Amino acid sequence: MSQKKQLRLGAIIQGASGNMSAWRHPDAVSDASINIQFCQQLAQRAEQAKFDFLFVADGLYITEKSIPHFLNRFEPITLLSALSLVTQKIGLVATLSTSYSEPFTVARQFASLDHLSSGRAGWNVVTSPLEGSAKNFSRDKHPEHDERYRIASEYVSVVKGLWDSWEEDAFVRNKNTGQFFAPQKLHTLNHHGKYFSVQGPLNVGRSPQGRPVVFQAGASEQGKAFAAEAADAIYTRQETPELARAFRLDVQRQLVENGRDAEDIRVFQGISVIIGDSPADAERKYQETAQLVTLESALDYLGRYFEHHDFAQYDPDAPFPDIGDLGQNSFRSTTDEIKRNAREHGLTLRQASLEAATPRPTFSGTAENVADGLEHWFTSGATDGFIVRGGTPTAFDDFIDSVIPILQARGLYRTDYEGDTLRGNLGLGEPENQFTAKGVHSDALTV
Ligand SMILES: Cc1cc2nc3c(=O)[nH]c(=O)nc-3n(C[C@H](O)[C@H](O)[C@H](O)COP(=O)(O)O)c2cc1C
Repeated sequence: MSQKKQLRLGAIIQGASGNMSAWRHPDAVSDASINIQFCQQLAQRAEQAKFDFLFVADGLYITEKSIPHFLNRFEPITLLSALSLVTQKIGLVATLSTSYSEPFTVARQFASLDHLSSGRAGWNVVTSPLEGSAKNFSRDKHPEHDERYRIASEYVSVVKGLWDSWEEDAFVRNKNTGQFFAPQKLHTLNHHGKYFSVQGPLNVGRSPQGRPVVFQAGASEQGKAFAAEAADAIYTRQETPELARAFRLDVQRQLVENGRDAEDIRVFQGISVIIGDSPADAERKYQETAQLVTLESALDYLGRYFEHHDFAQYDPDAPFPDIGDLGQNSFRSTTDEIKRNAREHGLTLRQASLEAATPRPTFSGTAENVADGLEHWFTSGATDGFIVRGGTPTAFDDFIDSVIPILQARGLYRTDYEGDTLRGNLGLGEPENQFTAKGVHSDALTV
């Protein structure tokens, strides 16, 4: 009997979970974003529940108005390196920006994480939306939105080239002959492009997955095109299953245009969940967490998407203000959506800011209701899986305890890991080394 196609799950590690003020909730661990015991417990619970991966988002610029979680948090690779030692099977996906880093360092970091974790590393490639990031990296100017994607495209191809520096069995370490590596299995990239010049080779051997899994987060047309060219997985957010399905089909179409297979990519919808004994109980939990957010903090939250624009200067009960193109060079897909939603629904600034800062969970109600929703999105082809965030500080635990068993009983979710690597569990093939694929052999490094 053939097995039913199964959905895949990632777990976000993001502070106390819930909204920006959820750290104030009586059940919240208020220092969760810098508390390694908290992160370890979450990671181990997610692994017991057979999640495909942990996912850590990131940002490179804060002001005193940034949300509390952003003010004091672990750097993703450092956190996941620590968690690699207290978990065995779950994937470890770290966000790292191509606008403010160097390909050689990043190739090294992810190859190292892949070795440390025996093949569980993933890189969520982002281009950094916030203009202020430039000020933290000795730059005069934040690269413009479309250019950031051009940089990202060259950047990721360089990283992949570096990951192919050594063939899998290059290090022979023969004590008798004194031969440490096989010279014909070493490949030097010699990249000279528009944005980067990188000679290589990388000083880390081929990692267990061949190449760590490349995720992409960014939903604009440029973001999608970049994903179709370079990514193994996408982290995105769409409002409805219809929009999500159209998004996924569009990405798959572009994959095929690029000579890839439509099945070469996994699309994940970022969702939040709240589970109650009844829909009314779930609503009560939502309200309890939502009322922790003040109008002032909601306006700051909204402002961050629009280059830290000061929304407190407007009448909160007037219609959402006309702010022109603000946001186009930062979180473009998100700011377009906020503006469209405010316009179409005639929202006041107060309504728009609270809606952004206290978003209703994508799925809420009883565990059965939530499982039904996930099943509908999955079986209608809207998504390959979900990256789950608790809509309250305890909602992630509720999800594991009550929703996962339903999905398993319906045959929609695994009861054990199929493979040992993140690629294996996501059903992604192991990439061929580009040098061996081309039959290229280079000389040994002499220094
Ligand atoms: C679902 C989603 C998650 C994102 N996560 C991050 C993140 O963790 N860190 C970051 O710097 N940017 C993040 N971004 C921003 C993008 O990488 C990108 O810089 C910005 O959104 C502009 O790209 P877009 O217009 O293609 O969405 C995210 C974007 C989306 C849509």
